[in-house]
Amino acid sequence: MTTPSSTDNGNAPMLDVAGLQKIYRGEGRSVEAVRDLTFTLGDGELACLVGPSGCGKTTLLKCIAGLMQPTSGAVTLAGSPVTGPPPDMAVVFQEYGRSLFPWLTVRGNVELPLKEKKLPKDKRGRLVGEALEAVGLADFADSYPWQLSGGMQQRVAIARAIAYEPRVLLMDEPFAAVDAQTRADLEDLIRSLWKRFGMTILFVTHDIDEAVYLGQRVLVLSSSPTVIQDDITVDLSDERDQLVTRGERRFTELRAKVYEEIQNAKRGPVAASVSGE
Ligand SMILES: Nc1ncnc2c1ncn2[C@@H]1O[C@H](COP(=O)(O)OP(=O)(O)OP(=O)(O)O)[C@@H](O)[C@H]1O
Repeated sequence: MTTPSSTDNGNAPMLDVAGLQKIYRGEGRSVEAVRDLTFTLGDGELACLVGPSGCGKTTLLKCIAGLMQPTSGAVTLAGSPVTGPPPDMAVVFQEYGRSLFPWLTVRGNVELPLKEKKLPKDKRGRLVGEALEAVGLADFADSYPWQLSGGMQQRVAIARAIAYEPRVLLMDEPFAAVDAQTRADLEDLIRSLWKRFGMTILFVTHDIDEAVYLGQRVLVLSSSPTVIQDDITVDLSDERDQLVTRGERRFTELRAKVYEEIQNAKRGPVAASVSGE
């Protein structure tokens, strides 16, 4: 699959984050979580975002998803400014347990955003069927989320995002709460869905190995107030395999480079910018 970036095809990027800043203001106190953060993602790119704990990953993702207003700067999706949750974007969160409705079946959960999008019934049925088949849950459409394992529930959340046919998929540490084997399976699922549907993916993770295994690029964030510390191209083969890829010398080199950058980020100029007002 070819995944041209904005820089090499000359077109407008799919996602453009320009000079983003977010300051949380409270009583007599303000916290600058994100500072002058800029990057772009080309159409169909899969990039991972890593950074030290508490550096501002979730804040950044919420601003990109239109769930939070930045203090300054702009987010643009396919040329249109993001001022609220855009119709072309879907988000998968870590807490699958809380993001699924227990009183709805698997089918009902996946279909709900499509009803909100006011799609006709036959189209909804087709999209739900395809998405459940793509994540291997076609036989569980009539089950309830609480009847499924954690990994299966997260696959329902992924199916719901895919059925929505997003151009951009944001994922906020989606596999942090599942066991290692399930996590590996879900990583391969994401890569296969990305190849099949060609959406642009921004995947936030704490896990350096996961970032290198999944991404075409790894964006390393500095400590809070966060900026892009480094943008590392993952020059591994497009065909990834949990055993073969992770055993390659280049994989180890890239992992070491990302690790080193995160250590540098932790030693950054400020741990957190907190000021009295
Ligand atoms: N609602 C809020 N009000 C004030 N400060 C906040 C708020 N939410 C986050 N912060 C601060 O902003 C900074 C970034 O937080 P954020 O949750 O975005 O980081 P993170 O990288 O997602 O964290 P983690 O690694 O724990 O997932 C932190 O200093 C945090 O304390």
